[in-house]
Amino acid sequence: MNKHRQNPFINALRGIFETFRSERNFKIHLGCAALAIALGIWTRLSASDWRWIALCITVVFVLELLNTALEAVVDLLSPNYHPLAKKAKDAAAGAVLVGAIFALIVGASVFLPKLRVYFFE
Ligand SMILES: Nc1ncnc2c1ncn2[C@@H]1O[C@H](COP(=O)(O)OP(=O)(O)OP(=O)(O)O)[C@@H](O)[C@H]1O
Repeated sequence: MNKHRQNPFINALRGIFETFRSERNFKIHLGCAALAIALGIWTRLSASDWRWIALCITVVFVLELLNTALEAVVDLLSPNYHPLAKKAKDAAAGAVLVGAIFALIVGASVFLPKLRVYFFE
């Protein structure tokens, strides 16, 4: 296939779609993002809170895509067990976990006060 004829934008969209199709965690994170957006609309978030939620969603998706890319490269280069392959995959999974914890903390600090007012006051 002629590399120069490929549209980089289409390739990028294919990468996102393929990751969604093959990675269970990506689907879970997409579900969480949809829930956060629905909650944000329902609780009428301020513009500044929306920026925090958008940052969290973006960070988690970007890390998940990079993790998937790294996993594919490691599988290509090291189909058999290798301690360096383990180190690379574990570190990439750790990056996703750090991003997800960040998103959880920010999400809780944005939504919990609003939900408390709605349900208990
Ligand atoms: N080639 C390898 N050599 C050594 N350890 C590996 C190798 N491949 C995977 N592992 C270990 O198995 C774990 C799971 O790897 P796997 O490729 O199944 O990713 P995963 O957990 O399915 O990630 P995800 O759910 O994001 O797809 C890695 O974190 C790593 O500890």
